[in-house]
Amino acid sequence: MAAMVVAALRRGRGSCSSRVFAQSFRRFASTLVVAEHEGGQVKPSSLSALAAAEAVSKENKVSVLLGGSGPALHKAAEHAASSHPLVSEVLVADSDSFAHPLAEPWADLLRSVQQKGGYSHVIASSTSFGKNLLPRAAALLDVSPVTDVTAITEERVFVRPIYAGNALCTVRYTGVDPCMMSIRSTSFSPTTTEAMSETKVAPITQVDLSFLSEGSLGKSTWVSLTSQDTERPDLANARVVVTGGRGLKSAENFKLLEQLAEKLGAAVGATRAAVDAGFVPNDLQVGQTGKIVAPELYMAFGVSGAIQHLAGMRDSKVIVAVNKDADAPIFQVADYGLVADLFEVLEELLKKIPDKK
Ligand SMILES: Cc1cc2nc3c(=O)[nH]c(=O)nc-3n(C[C@H](O)[C@H](O)[C@H](O)COP(=O)(O)OP(=O)(O)OC[C@H]3O[C@@H](n4cnc5c(N)ncnc54)[C@H](O)[C@@H]3O)c2cc1C
Repeated sequence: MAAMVVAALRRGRGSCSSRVFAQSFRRFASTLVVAEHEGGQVKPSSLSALAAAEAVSKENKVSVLLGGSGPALHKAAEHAASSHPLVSEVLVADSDSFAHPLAEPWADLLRSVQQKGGYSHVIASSTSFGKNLLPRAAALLDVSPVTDVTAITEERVFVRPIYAGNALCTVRYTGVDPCMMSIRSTSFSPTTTEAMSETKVAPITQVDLSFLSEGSLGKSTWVSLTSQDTERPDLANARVVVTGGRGLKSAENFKLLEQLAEKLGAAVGATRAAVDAGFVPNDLQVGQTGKIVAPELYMAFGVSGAIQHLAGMRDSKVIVAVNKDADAPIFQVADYGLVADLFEVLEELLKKIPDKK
């Protein structure tokens, strides 16, 4: 992969000398991790953001920000308090205003917490929520965020993909604090529970919400959440993903992939062409404008391998592709390729793979 060095993002306000002065007196990094939670647990993508905070500095003082309301929030706060050895405090914003991932109130919250805490770094995961929140909060704080970070080489030097993942760019952040970034969770492995010391539990503090006003809610309102009632793993974190492309030909045929996913304990993914054709909803889309995945096994059926699709799955550990066109670009990234009719292959796989117990 080509590597490029790109310096100078956005110069902060104030003179260069005052910036150098301020930074030379900051001995340790202090990071605010904006965490998401579900069912009383910090989401795996946010645990990856904690791993990224460790990559910023082993001596990083990490605060975790959680928002929402009710018992699930407090359970998640307890989980966060013992989720990583570097976590020094958990900040809880207990209000219905943060119960849903609406960027407006969350950006206000982030600004307020940053202004009080003076963190050197703010990290969120590149989820739909993180991608929505970070630029808005960065604008309020008058800094430029660095997005989709895949590696951290120094406290302010990051690697991120460009040109739909075809090149990696090394970026030095030269702006004022905070250095805000979104990270690709597939690039930072969360700390395992075994690696955690049992005694380390960070204190939990309530955030002062006096900054909240009617204006904080902005123009957006929460309507509803539609989610599929399925036992299958979340696409972004699944160990195995089976993806279908336009070659599946219909929503009905996608059910074959769902049966395979059921047997393998896998998540189902799709190309944009399959989503646009109405075969599956768009939250299954993998790629540049969909989800970024890096499972241990990625199986692609009837997927041509367009550059925008590869951008979302090329980091998978093992890639298997089935396509009837031997020249399909997907075979250039596949570890195992089968030139065959996908329907014949699926039928055989469904027959031979036993049901999951
Ligand atoms: C700005 C932008 C962003 C985009 N973002 C994304 C994105 O996030 N994700 C994404 O996926 N795409 C994205 N796209 C679209 C992308 O360019 C491709 O159009 C899309 O990925 C193609 O999907 P496909 O492989 O399913 O369809 P096709 O390219 O039509 O390929 C279908 C494949 O199925 C094979 N096939 C057909 N029948 C069979 C059969 N019976 N057995 C075996 N093989 C069969 C064919 O040989 C063919 O290779 C984006 C495009 C743009 C411009």
